Amino acid sequence: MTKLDEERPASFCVSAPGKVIIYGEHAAVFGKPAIAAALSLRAYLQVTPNDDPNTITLDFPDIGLSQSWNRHDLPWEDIKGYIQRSSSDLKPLVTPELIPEITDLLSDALDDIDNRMHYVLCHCFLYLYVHLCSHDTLGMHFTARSTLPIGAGLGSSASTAVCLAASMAYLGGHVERPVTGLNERVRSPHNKHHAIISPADFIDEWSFVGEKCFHGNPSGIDNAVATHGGAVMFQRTVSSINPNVRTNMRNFPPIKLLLTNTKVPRSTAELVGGVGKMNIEFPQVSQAILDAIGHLSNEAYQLMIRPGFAEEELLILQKLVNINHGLLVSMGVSHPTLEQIKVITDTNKIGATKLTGAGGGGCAITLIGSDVSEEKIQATIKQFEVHGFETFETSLGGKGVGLLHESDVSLETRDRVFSPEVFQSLGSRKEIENLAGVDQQVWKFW
Ligand SMILES: Nc1ncnc2c1ncn2[C@@H]1O[C@H](COP(=O)(O)OP(=O)(O)OP(=O)(O)O)[C@@H](O)[C@H]1O
Ligand SMILES: C[C@@](O)(CCO)CC(=O)[O-]
Ligand SMILES: [Mg+2]
Repeated sequence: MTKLDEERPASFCVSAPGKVIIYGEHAAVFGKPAIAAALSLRAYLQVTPNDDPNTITLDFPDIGLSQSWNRHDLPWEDIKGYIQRSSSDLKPLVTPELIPEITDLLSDALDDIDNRMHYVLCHCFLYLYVHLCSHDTLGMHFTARSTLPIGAGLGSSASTAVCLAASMAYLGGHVERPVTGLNERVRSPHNKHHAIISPADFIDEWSFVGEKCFHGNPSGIDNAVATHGGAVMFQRTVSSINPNVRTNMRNFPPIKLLLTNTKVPRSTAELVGGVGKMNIEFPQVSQAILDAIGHLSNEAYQLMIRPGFAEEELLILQKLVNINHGLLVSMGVSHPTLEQIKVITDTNKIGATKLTGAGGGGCAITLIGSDVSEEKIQATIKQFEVHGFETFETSLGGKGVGLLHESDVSLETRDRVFSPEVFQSLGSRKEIENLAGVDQQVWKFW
């Protein structure tokens, strides 16, 4: 082995799922409970060494972004004084708000970016990079692909933030490689009373910082699901002292969901901002709506965990879906196309529909009735297609953040799996899943 080979950092890929919020979006931002589950649609981030170890390269073809920096041009010295570190292990500490001085110091590196979406992504990348990596981290090539629709309510920002946080936490030496395979149970469950944070919680915390870069005031539910996977009842703690409450729902009931994308673009930041304004304009009205959503999430949770979940529970869950959508409409976050989906599913009597995620366009979910025939569902999907809507087939409750290390991939396929060019050129969702997934069994999960 030559000296160069020894110094060459290993290639790896990280991946995190999107999510579907079943009850409680928007109210989650104000500390009300919400229920969400991980999707099988995921974001993938390939990280490979650059030929020039001084260059950090980003390729995010889904949004048409190619960007690079010389690592020595980042303002490491000036930023150093603003980064807070744990006194015990010197790991960087998340702060309740983004540090404006750091954002300001990064502005030179972002100067030549005039596309808003590119700017937000690059700011998020650099903000995490200067905290989690260092001046000595060799320049890597970060290439991202997602099988999720972007900006459609399925948590594309959070799964991207989790991939960024996980890759940098690993590069920066803050977390070890995961060891748990796809079908294995976590070997050493983290002791909650132990002072040291688990790798998954470390990634969760830093991806929350990434979500803040994307949309200012996130609740943390999207990145929590993208990190930990499965299905959760989540409640943000509005005081900064207590941690958020995240209750895993291991026996998530076998509900059948139709996920339909209106393809109307919208921004979570703007929609969350709109609800914030309503809260200031009509505080009592707004509080009553948010409380009502919190109550219905609690009711739904009790039904979902009831042993012997059956028809009776499903019918109540459908009623709660309808109430939840009505309350979201009253908060001004629906869209005529989401109402069209609702009219079609109601007319065809296939189930109860609500918007999911931030709304304003994006996706709706339909909780399908147990007696609805497959023909009826297919006829409804055809009707959606006439309106230009797209329906996704996906399963709920998948794995959270995972890592595929080059040493886990056979030598014959390694060059292909870890080639940025090949990764960027992949066409279909299946191609992305198969190449990045290789054999799914090879991935390890934190
Ligand atoms: N594959 C990707 N490549 C680059 N940027 C991405 C990717 N996926 C998401 N993003 C970033 O996330 C932003 C969309 O986030 P936004 O929060 O508005 O929608 P969402 O996360 O898809 O929906 P919701 O927040 O309602 O679940 C994009 O504008 C982009 O900045
Ligand atoms: C609208 C919102 O509640 C969900 C977005 O997926 C925002 C958040 O909780 O961060
Ligand atoms: Mg988002």
